[in-house]
Amino acid sequence: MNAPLPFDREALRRAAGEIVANVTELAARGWTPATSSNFSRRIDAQHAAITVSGRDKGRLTEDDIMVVDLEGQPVATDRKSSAETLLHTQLYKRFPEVGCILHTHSQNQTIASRLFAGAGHMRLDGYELLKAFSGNDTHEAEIVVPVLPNSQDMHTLAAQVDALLDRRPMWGYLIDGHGLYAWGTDMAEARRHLEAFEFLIGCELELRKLQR
Ligand SMILES: CSCCC(=O)C(=O)COP(=O)(O)O
Ligand SMILES: [Zn+2]
Repeated sequence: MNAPLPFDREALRRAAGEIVANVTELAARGWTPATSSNFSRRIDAQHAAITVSGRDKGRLTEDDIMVVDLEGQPVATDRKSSAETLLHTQLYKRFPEVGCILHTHSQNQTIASRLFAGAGHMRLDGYELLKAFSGNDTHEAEIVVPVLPNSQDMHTLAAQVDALLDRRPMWGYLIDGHGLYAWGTDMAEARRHLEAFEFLIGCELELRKLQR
């Protein structure tokens, strides 16, 4: 008889279904080119459901979702989770309230990460859509989006994210030449944050073109 799983199968099934349904929509917007991007959903205090590494996100199925513990180790499978798993699990470990993490590679995100890499951040201020970010209720606010140098060493990237989080609360960050991480307490909030980042980053890029 197989040993019982250390997580609830029904919770995994629900999380996998939610990830596939939402990622299919995000892929249809062109935000997950060439097998890029990865997505996860907390399933309990010690486990998260996350996309398997290397999958085409426009053709994702529930079989492409696996479970990792919060140290980033696969659970009850020998499949390889996202290469960026540690960037997900570090947030689940640090913030018990975080329930969903979305990482995309849209063209806006990638271009802005290059443009603002030197400054180390980009500023979003004066927009009504800033109210899409939880905890903000006015356009008279400023959201600073950090831009981290890219690295293939996830421990290095995770340490830099932790240092940023020690300084200020945030709902997302950019990685230079790479893409955006956004998160929330659940899929709806994470998607709202992701869409607000994407739209406002696009506004800033367009404004720069018009101001030339
Ligand atoms: C082809 S994109 C390079 C990897 C990457 O940045 C990404 O977001 C997808 O990696 P994963 O291991 O999650 O497939
Ligand atoms: Zn990536």
